[in-house]
Amino acid sequence: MSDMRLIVAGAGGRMGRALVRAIAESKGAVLAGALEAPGSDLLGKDAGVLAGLPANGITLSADLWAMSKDADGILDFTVPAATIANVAIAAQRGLVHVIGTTGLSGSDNAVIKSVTNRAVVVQSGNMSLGVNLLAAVVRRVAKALDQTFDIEIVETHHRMKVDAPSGTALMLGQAAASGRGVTLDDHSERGRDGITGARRPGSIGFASLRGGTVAGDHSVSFLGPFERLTLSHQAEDRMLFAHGALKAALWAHGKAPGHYTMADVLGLSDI
Ligand SMILES: NC(=O)C1=CN([C@@H]2O[C@H](COP(=O)(O)OP(=O)(O)OC[C@H]3O[C@@H](n4cnc5c(N)ncnc54)[C@H](OP(=O)(O)O)[C@@H]3O)[C@@H](O)[C@H]2O)C=CC1
Ligand SMILES: O=C(O)C1=N[C@H](C(=O)O)C[C@H](O)C1
Repeated sequence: MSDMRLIVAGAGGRMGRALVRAIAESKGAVLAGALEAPGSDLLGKDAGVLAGLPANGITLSADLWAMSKDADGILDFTVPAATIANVAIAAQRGLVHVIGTTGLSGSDNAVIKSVTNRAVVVQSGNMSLGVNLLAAVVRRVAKALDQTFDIEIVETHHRMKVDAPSGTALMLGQAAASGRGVTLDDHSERGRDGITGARRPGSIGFASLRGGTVAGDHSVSFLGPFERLTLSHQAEDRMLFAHGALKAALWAHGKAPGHYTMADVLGLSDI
């Protein structure tokens, strides 16, 4: 089979540059295009050079329709508005769309789901093996413990992160809620400040720390009577997410239309 031809969206961003490097150092995929925001100062620059590699002749462009003519997939770690704009083009072109962008609203997610009867989408708030395993374990632990155990999720990220709670924290919250047989929307407690009153029984709390260069730390604590259990994950480098995204694209190439997650890619859906 010939190499999968991949477009990197947000190619000038932190994840975009990591993705360009991941493609260059892996087998089975080649860089077919580099998308950046209209008006960006980086348009016309070489994607390889931006990623700290030798020039590869793929220059950043804002025209996804043109660059996707012969492509097979798009790795999309951008911002919600860009991801939603890319969804329609990716579906029309028949591209595998790997979505790592976080901070998406409920209606954004509905738009993504709406194309999956005809398009292949792999979407996850975290592309690492460790976090997806952690989510499976959190679901099991939440199922085993009753509401005398309070669930609190803490995440720490670099100072440039713009959304909170992180996509991963929300994913872990969903896993805990699903283990408990409740919906996260009805039970999440975010951003405590001031006279909050006592903790609402059964709620799932979130706290976000921002600073430095942290690639992504997450912990889920179950705090019960006279004991507490904490499960945690630390990402040491964002290349972890880039290699996960690439793995997702290669896995999804040739799959039937549908909305897949990283748990599907990693074979963790039944855990
Ligand atoms: N699922 C996962 O495993 C992971 C997910 N993420 C998520 O990925 C996203 C990106 O993170 P990060 O790389 O750190 O952020 P950056 O801000 O470094 O990168 C985002 C890039 O997208 C570009 N962009 C904005 N609008 C468009 C557009 N219309 N078309 C193409 N490109 C556009 C930005 O350009 P400009 O700066 O000019 O606006 C920027 O270069 C975040 O949502 C983050 O949470 C990150 C790591 C792992
Ligand atoms: O913005 C980041 O950097 C990250 N974002 C993702 C998230 O919101 O969970 C994944 C990872 O933690 C890094």
